[in-house]
Amino acid sequence: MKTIDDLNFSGKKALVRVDFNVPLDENFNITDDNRIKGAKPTIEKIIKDGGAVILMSHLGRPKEGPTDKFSLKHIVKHLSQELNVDVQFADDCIGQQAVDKAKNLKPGEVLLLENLRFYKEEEKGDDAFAEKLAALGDVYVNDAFGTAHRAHASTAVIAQFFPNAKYFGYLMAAELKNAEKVLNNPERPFTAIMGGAKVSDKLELIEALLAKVDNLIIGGGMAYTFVKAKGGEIGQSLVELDKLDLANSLVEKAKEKGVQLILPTDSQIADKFANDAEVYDGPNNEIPADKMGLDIGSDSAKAFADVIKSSKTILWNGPMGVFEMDTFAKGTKAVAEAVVDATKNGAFSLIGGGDSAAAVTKFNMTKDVSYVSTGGGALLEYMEGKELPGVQAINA
Ligand SMILES: Nc1ncnc2c1ncn2[C@@H]1O[C@H](COP(=O)(O)OP(=O)(O)O)[C@@H](O)[C@H]1O
Ligand SMILES: O=C(OP(=O)(O)O)[C@H](O)COP(=O)(O)O
Repeated sequence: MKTIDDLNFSGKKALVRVDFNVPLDENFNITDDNRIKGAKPTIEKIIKDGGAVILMSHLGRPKEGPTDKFSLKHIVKHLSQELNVDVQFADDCIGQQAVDKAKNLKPGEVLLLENLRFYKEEEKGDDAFAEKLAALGDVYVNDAFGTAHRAHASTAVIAQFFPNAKYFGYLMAAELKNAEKVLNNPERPFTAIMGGAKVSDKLELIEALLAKVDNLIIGGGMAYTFVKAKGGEIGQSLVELDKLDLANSLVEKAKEKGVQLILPTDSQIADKFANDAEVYDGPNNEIPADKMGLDIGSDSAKAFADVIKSSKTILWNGPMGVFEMDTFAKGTKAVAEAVVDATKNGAFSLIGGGDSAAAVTKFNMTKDVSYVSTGGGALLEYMEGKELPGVQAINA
């Protein structure tokens, strides 16, 4: 594995793809900076060697070009404090300003480029766009594990412009090492816990996971597609209506493979998507048409915790509810506590995903689990046994 340890960056301008897709609150404060802290050792090594750093990242999923809400300018102050460097900012990731700022960058300085996804070319993996980014630096470093499952311009396509100057950052290396512990010969029982809101992305990954795990727990926004597929009434809960057949077939496949697929039986049912909603604990297949499930209920939390506590390997991605609001954080907290208990009893616990990591941070449990990954979808895709595009591009 070619890591940044293989190069002295003295006099170099390193173009570093990081995943600074961090959760922001309504005032644009970073609510969890795990991904920034994760990239810090790589940035510091380049600076220490006498190199300059050009950071590029996406933030969220902007659909309509430049949008203030998705601007990376919101993280400049926090990043500067974390790195103890006055981070410069280019308000367009390509174009003359970015070119000039990159050109004038001196050793020890750090430049952050505006959100890559303000250009649709990023997600399309456009060659010409990747080439423009590539022109800004003379070494390419990929430290964006959280986005390594995307074959985008900045994560994969760009590497071709650095045939002899492309490296993994330290975070990427650490992430792959920990993921391998779970992928290769996990101690059993092996339990995967899935939740969150990226339902369609993650449903597609379940089939591959069924080949690896003994138990698969599904909670959070993911669960309602399964409940609806079985004919349950889910009201206004999150659902992917075009994935109902897939959900049913996954239930069947789990049976065939002897995997215990555990779905929540109850939910915290709310009359609105707000912390001050009126809430009750009720069956999640009888959610009134004007209400929604925003957390797992107490029976489900207990059932999930029992399975988790008897596991020896745990892979968790996706919160059990809208944990950002205290009213809907109980299920995620109960699962986190069970993971901590299992870890104390010798289990290896790997927790992944921007929001899952944020949840564990919120509950102050980061030190009580084996490893908190900065990747969610990336980690799950890695578990399929495939080489991730971001990894493949460096290894090629
Ligand atoms: N029942 C639910 N309804 C709506 N959103 C939910 C529900 N449960 C969890 N979520 C949301 O899912 C988001 C995290 O989803 P996701 O991005 O898939 O996880 P991760 O970032 O850990 O990979 C959180 O912001 C949380 O509020
Ligand atoms: O937050 C991310 O992934 P995650 O929600 O799976 O942790 C990454 O930044 C990737 O973002 P994307 O799923 O919009 O490509």
